[in-house]
Amino acid sequence: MGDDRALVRREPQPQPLSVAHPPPLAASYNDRIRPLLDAVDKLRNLKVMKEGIQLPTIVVVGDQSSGKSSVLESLAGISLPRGQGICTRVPLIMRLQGRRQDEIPKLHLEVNGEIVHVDEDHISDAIVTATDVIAGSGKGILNAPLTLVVKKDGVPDLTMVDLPGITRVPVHGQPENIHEKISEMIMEYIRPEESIILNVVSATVDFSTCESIQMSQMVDKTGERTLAVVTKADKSPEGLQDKVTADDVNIGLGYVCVRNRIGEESYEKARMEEAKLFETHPLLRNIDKSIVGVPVLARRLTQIQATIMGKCLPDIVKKINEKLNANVAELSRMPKNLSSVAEAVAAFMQIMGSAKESLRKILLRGEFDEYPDEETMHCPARLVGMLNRYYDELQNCPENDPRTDFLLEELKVLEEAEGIGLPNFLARTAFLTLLQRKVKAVSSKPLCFGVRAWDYIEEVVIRELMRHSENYPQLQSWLRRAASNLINKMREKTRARMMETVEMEKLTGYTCNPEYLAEWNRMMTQQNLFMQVINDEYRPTTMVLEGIGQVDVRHLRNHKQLAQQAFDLKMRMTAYWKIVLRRFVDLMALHLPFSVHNLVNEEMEKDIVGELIRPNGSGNIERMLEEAPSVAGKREKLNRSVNVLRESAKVVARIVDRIAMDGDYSE
Ligand SMILES: Nc1nc2c(ncn2[C@@H]2O[C@H](COP(=O)(O)OP(=O)(O)OP(=O)(O)O)[C@@H](O)[C@H]2O)c(=O)[nH]1
Repeated sequence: MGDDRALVRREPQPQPLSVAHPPPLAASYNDRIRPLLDAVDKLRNLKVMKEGIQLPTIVVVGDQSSGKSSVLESLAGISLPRGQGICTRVPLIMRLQGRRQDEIPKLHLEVNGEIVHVDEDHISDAIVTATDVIAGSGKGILNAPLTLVVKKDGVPDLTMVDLPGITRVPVHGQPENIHEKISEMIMEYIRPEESIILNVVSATVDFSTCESIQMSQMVDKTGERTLAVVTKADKSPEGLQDKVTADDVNIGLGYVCVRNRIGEESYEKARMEEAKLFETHPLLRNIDKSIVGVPVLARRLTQIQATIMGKCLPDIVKKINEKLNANVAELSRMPKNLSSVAEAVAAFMQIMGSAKESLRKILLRGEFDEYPDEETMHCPARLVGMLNRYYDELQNCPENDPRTDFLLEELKVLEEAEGIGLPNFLARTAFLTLLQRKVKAVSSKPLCFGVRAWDYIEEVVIRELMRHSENYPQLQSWLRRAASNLINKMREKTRARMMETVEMEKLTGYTCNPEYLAEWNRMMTQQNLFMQVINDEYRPTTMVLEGIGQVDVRHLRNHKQLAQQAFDLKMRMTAYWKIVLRRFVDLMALHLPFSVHNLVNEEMEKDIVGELIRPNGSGNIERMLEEAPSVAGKREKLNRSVNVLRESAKVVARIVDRIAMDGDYSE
C-alpha cells in the first residue's frame, strides 16, 4: 500500500492534544516497562502466537455504539474511523508509546508487513484504506491484524487489540453470518488466560444485557481478568454509582467511568469537561475518584499490563524453549532424501524395526511411556479388562442359570440315561450330556471374544505402523492393508484354536484341580436338608443353596426317587462348570500374548517385508524414493517455525537479562 492512498485529504481536524497532562505515569516507570512491551510486540511481530504461544494482550471488546472507538481515541489522543455499521473490520493492534513533549509525534501503520507513515490528521482515513487492503473493500471482517503505532507525548505505554464491535443485525452489504464471525473472532482473542479483557459498556444500558459482558463471562467466570470501562457517564448519570458498586456482572478488575470527547471537541477540552463532570455533577461527584476519568483508566491499564507481563514472562520463556526443542528434535527425525533402492529398503527395515520395538513395549511389556495419558494404549491392562468382562459374560450366560427349573433338566437326563444297574450309580453319559449342552450354550462366546481382542490389537498395530511410517505417506495405505491382512490371519488362527477348545470341552470331563472335589463335597453337605424339604410335605419349599442361590423345589416332590441323584449331578456339574469357564478364560489369556509375541517377532517381518520385496512387488520401494509433497511441506514449516522460535528465544533472553538487572517490573 502506498502513502498516497493513506494521505487522502480531508477537512482539518482539531489538533488532538495529549491524553493527560501531566502524563499518567512517571517517566521512569515508562522507561522500565517499555523494553518489556517492546519485547512482547517483537514476539507478536514474529507471529509467535501461530506457534501456539499466547502473549499477554489487552483485548478491547464492546457492543456496537458502546463507545469503544471513543475510549481508544481518548487514550491515544487521535481520531479513529467512525461511520455507519462496523468500522473496525480487522483486529487493530494499537501500540501506544509516550514521547517527550519536545519530540514530534510519529505514527505509522503496519499493513501486511509494510510500514506506512502517516500524520495525525489522516490516520482515520489511512486505517480505512489499510483495512480495505487487508479485508477487501466490502463490509466483511477478517482475522488478519493491522498494527497502528502511535508515538506521542502524553500517551500511556500500552499495547491493545481493538476488535470489531458486536453487531446483531447485518446492515446492507454485510454477510448474514456477521454476528457469528465477530463472536468467533472475539472469543479467539479473549479465551487465552493471558488476555486481559477491556470491556467497554455504555452507562445508558443495563450491564447484564450487554453481549460483550456475557461473552467475557463465558471465558472469565470470576472476572479476574476483566476490566469494565463505563462510557457516556454524562448521558446517564442516574444510578451509575450504584451500578458500579453493586457489580452485578462480576467484573474482577473493577470499573472505570469515563466521559469521552463529544462532537468536535478537542481532546484537552474533553479531559477538562470530564474532570469537571466528576467533580461537580450531583449524581457523579460522590463516585470514588480512583475509578473515574480517562487518566485513571490509562494508569490502571498500564499497571495491569505490567503485572500480566511479569506474570506471563517465565511461562513464555518456558514454552518457547519447549517448542523449540520439540521442533528441532522433530526436524532431526525427518527422513533424508533416499536415492537408491538399497537406501529405501534400509529405511523400510528401520520403520519395521522401530514399529516392532514399540509394539513389544506396548503390547507385551506394558510399558506406556510413549502414551502416558492414553488409556487405550495401555494394552495389557486393557486386555485384562477384556478378559474379565469375557469371564463375566460366560458366567452370566442366561441359558446356564442353575436356578431356572431347578433339577428338572438333570432329572430328564437321568431318566434317559437309566440302564440296568445299581440305583445310586451315577451314569457318566448323563454328566456328559449335560456338559455338552452347557458348553454348546456358551460356544459362541470364545469366538466372539477372539474377534474383539484382535480388533483391538489391530487398532494398536496399525496405529504404531502409521506412526513410524508417517514420513512416507505414499506407503501408508499399502502398509495398512498388509497389516490388516496379517491380523486377519491371526484372527483366523485364534478362531480355529477356540473351536478346537470348545470341542475338547464337550468330549471329556476332566480336571486335576483339587478345587473341584472340595467344592463338590462342600455343596453335598446340603443334600440331607434338601431331601428333608422334598420329603416333608409341610415344610416351605423355597431354600437357599450354597453355590446355586435361592430355589423353589416344590416341583421335585413328585420325583422323590431320582431327586437325590439329580442333586448330586447338579452339584458335580456346578463345581466342574467353574473349572471349565476358567479354563476358557485362562487359555485365551495364554493364547493371546503368545500369538501377539509371534506376530511381532516373526509374522510381521515375514509377511509384510516379504510382500514388499517380492519380485513383481507392488512398486512400494520405488515409491519411497520420491519424497511426498506433504513431507517436504512439513520440513519447510518446521524450519520456518524453528527460525521464529530461535529469534523469539533471543528476544526473551535479552529481556530476562534486563529484568535480572533492574528488578521486578510489576510494581
Ligand atoms: N455523550 C457522550 N457520548 C459518547 C461518549 N462516548 C461515546 N459517545 C458517543 O457514542 C457514539 C458511539 O461511540 P463510538 O465510539 O463510535 O462507539 P463504538 O462502540 O466504537 O461504535 P461502533 O464502532 O459503531 O461499534 C458516538 O456518537 C460517540 O460520540 C461519552 O462518554 N459521552
